[in-house]
Amino acid sequence: MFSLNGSSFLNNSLSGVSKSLTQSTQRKISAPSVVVASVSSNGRPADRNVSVLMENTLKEMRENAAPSSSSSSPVTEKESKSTVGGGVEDVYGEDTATEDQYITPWTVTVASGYPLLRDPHYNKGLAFGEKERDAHFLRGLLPPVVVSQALQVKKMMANMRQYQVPLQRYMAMMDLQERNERLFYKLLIENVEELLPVVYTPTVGEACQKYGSIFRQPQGLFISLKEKGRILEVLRNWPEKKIQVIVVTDGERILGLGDLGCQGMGIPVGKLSLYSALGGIRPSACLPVTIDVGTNNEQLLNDEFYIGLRRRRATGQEYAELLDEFMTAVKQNYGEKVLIQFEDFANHNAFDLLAKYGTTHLVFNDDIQGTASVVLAGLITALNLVGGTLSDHRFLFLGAGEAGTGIAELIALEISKQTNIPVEEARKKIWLVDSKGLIVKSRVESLQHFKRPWAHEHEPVTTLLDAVKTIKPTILIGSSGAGRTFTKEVIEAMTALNEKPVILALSNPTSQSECTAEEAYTWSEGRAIFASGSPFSPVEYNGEFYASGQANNAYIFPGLGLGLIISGAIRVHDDMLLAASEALAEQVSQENLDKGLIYPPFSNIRKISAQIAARVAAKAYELGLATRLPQPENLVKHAESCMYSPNYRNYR
Ligand SMILES: O=C([O-])CC(=O)C(=O)O
Ligand SMILES: [Mg+2]
Repeated sequence: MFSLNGSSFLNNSLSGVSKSLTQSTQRKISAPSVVVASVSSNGRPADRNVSVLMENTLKEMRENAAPSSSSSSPVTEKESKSTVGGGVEDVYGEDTATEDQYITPWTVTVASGYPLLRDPHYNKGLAFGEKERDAHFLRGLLPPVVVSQALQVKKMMANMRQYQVPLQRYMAMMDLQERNERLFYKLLIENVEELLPVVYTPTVGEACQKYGSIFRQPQGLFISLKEKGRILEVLRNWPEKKIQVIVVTDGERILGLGDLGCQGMGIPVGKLSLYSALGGIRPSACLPVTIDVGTNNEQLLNDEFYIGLRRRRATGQEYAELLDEFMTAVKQNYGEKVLIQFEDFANHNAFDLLAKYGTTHLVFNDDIQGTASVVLAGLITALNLVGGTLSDHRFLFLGAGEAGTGIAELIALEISKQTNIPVEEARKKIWLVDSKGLIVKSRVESLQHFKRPWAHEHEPVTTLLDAVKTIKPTILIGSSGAGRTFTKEVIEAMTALNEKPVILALSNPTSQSECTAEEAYTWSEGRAIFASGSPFSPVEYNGEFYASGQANNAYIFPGLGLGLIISGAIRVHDDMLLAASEALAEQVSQENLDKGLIYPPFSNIRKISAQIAARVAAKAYELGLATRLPQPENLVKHAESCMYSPNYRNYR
């Protein structure tokens, strides 16, 4: 809650207000704060506007108390509006205003009492202690019992498990986040394996598809073409000023679900809650952004509940100008060191945006680079099970978009480093199949630029199955966004070629996974080393249980972000992604490997994130890209000490 402790501004300009407040509430108020609801949705007004708005507010109070017929009318439609104001003893003048008059939606409150229960940053619900209830005017607003945060977690988890429908669980989690932020993060951190599929893939995919219907509160900034020329102003409307991480999408390629327009907002919101829960970035330092340039999704354009611009997507200059204004405004408002994560942009923009802003801003693309880093980590680990070095293997991808080419490039980079061969040579061990078949030299003219490095000499091959048979890969990676494309024949062919075929079905959510865990284990007769982007439960095959890992960038971006922030990095470098991969791979224990797992369990993720952060930060210092000097001696300890804790604080 915005608080102006003992300020003379408050005493001077608000004496009238506090007097009426004191009269109306019949209690002593020690530290009132002012909230002008038109400035802030959560009660934290932007300082710059407070005095102006308060002046206007006080003026309106006076005017509204004696409505004047001469005030100009905002009503233009021919609607029957009452011109009679209501409200007996309407101290604040909100009801005596007629429907024809403008008013500022304002409230006057104290930094305690009822509004405290309504402020998600500070609310503790039944966990407010006896002294706090006295000191903060909470008596009577809560039932007598005082409970611990642990008991609240237990109760919320029990409630959560009652819901059978995943989307209900998602909505219950969002409600909690809007009601009691610390409890939300406590729940998520302590039950990460159970709740990740709720706030993240796969459920977040369905939430985005239905976002128009379930939208309740803004959880991030919507920047549409309507805001062109005013993006800096829009950024300043966000209540938090010290932003460290922005996740931004334009909604064109949400997971493997395609164009969901403005409703893609669920993705930045979900990613940033993972930044806090998994990577320990303060929630108030995180800003989800959705850029709305329209949608080409006909179903959404015809959906009466759609929340975005009802127009087809802007492209070319119109698109580039809006993005450029956004990127410039972000740097201007938050400085050089704010991290911007591009998320779920379509291929045709993703690569260009990364190339354009990679040299001027602290940016990375999660789908290209985050996914690459997590997959490389899984492959480094898988070598313990299948033998050989990276360069001994042959890689085949289904899908040659952001994830496919991003992973391929990072593998090539690592092979090149390990073997001292040029990266161009290393690329030859890697083959990609797109919707038109194997990417080969003869297709080079018609290929998008990001696919060209992968066009090797070969006869044309049109199907994945034929590609498997001719390329004879040891590792098969699905990054196509197209579900059930690793057919029985494909997996059987991989199994015929390899003692232990490595099969990664990366596409999200579960409906778009190239195959299920059950299919992978059954069709490979239990021999596959399998991981997937969205989680699968353990599978029983021939009386044995097979647990699979989750090859999802959620292992990487929270730790990567933390490492960039604690070092004050100003650019993201590929070597940081390699460092993150190595750090993650090192966290896989022999016990995990014995179970066929190529990723560590998510239950240890905060420790893992600290390791990744330390390695990334060390790389930033080594490359001269860090600005927080001197370099801390023990970076792991330092990373851990910087992490947000969701435990309640005591209020004086
Ligand atoms: O969000 C996820 O689960 C992973 C990801 O970036 C994507 O699929 O686009
Ligand atoms: Mg993504």
